[in-house]
Amino acid sequence: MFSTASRRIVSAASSQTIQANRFFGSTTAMGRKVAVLGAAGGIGQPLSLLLKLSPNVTELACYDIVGTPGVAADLSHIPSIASVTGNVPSSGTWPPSHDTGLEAALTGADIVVIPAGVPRKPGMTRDDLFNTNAGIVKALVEGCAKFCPGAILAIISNPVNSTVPIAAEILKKHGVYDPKKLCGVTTLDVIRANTFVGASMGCDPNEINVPVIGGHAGTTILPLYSQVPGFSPSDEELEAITVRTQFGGDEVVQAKAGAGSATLSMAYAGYVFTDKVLQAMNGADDIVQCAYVESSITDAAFFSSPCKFGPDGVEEVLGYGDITPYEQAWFDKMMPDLKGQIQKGVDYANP
Ligand SMILES: NC(=O)c1ccc[n+]([C@@H]2O[C@H](COP(=O)([O-])OP(=O)(O)OC[C@H]3O[C@@H](n4cnc5c(N)ncnc54)[C@H](O)[C@@H]3O)[C@@H](O)[C@H]2O)c1
Ligand SMILES: O=C(O)C[C@H](O)C(=O)O
Repeated sequence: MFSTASRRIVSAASSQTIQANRFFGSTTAMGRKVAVLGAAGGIGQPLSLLLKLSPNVTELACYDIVGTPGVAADLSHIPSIASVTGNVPSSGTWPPSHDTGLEAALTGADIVVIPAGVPRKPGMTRDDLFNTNAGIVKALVEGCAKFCPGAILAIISNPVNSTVPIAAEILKKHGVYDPKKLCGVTTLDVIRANTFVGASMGCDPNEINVPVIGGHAGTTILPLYSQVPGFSPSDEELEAITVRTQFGGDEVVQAKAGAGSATLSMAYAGYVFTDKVLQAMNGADDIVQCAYVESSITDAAFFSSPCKFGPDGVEEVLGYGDITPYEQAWFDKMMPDLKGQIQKGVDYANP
């Protein structure tokens, strides 16, 4: 009796898992652990849901200062191959270098995705989050340096232009910095750009891939619409779609009217980014996506551009090709701001 019932449950679960896999892609799972830090938050919960459904994740560790036991219990009832754990700081441990909850979440992780931190309210810039989020990212990356020094880190916490340089400096201090394994997630800018072009051209946005270069804040976001085959906007339309891409985050912040910033689209973007990194780790040799990484293709130390991913993370930082005089004007405007925001992160980590 018992074994028959078990078999029925397993078989029902398998068929639902296969359906989920059809929807989300079909790379074979190879024993990959992903940790989400900030997993009980607005981004963290839907991101954890999507990662739970990924056929490329076999272990999902949800860590937050509150709430993750509930998030993990809830996710654990979804029939997919990933096991789930909910982790909170062990009592009285802050900063987290002695946090056994963080240690459990991070030990053995292949990828750590970090959406921990406060979001914007209307009227704020991402840089206004610096004072709170810099400390959160610093402490969590110290935990990564100690508990999973070989993992790929995907930083979502804003201001990304500064939090990624902070993370690099912290990893350097611990002697474990590998530029191939540290990325700021700018995928939301790419999916916004693809969505806006798809709507303008009347085609499937999933067929579009707009390179978005620079950073992730206002005018440091530079979508290269000239590189989209068949897209020929008027000057007015180009200006409108460029500015809308740069300030897409503000559009959501204003619509949420004090209740935070983009969470659902960011969760999707974070899932797309992470799953592509996993596919490359598992041997896919055609994974190219934009990421904000240490870079020598401009005179900014960190820059988002198309990157080729491989088994160890960023295999090659690719160039961004020819840009038009219109795009060059935005580029020239962006660089002083981007470099200043990078330096702010470096200075924070080296007081
Ligand atoms: N890179 C991007 O494109 C992008 C897009 C959207 C939002 N963001 C940023 O992501 C961050 C999170 O946004 P949100 O809407 O999910 O916020 P949120 O407030 O809903 O969730 C943040 C979570 O982080 C947790 N947290 C705080 N300190 C922590 C710590 N030390 N360790 C672990 N967890 C901790 C909180 O408990 C909370 O659950 C913000 O900084 C936001 O600006 C970035
Ligand atoms: O706008 C924000 O503050 C959140 C995020 O960076 C976004 O682009 O939506």
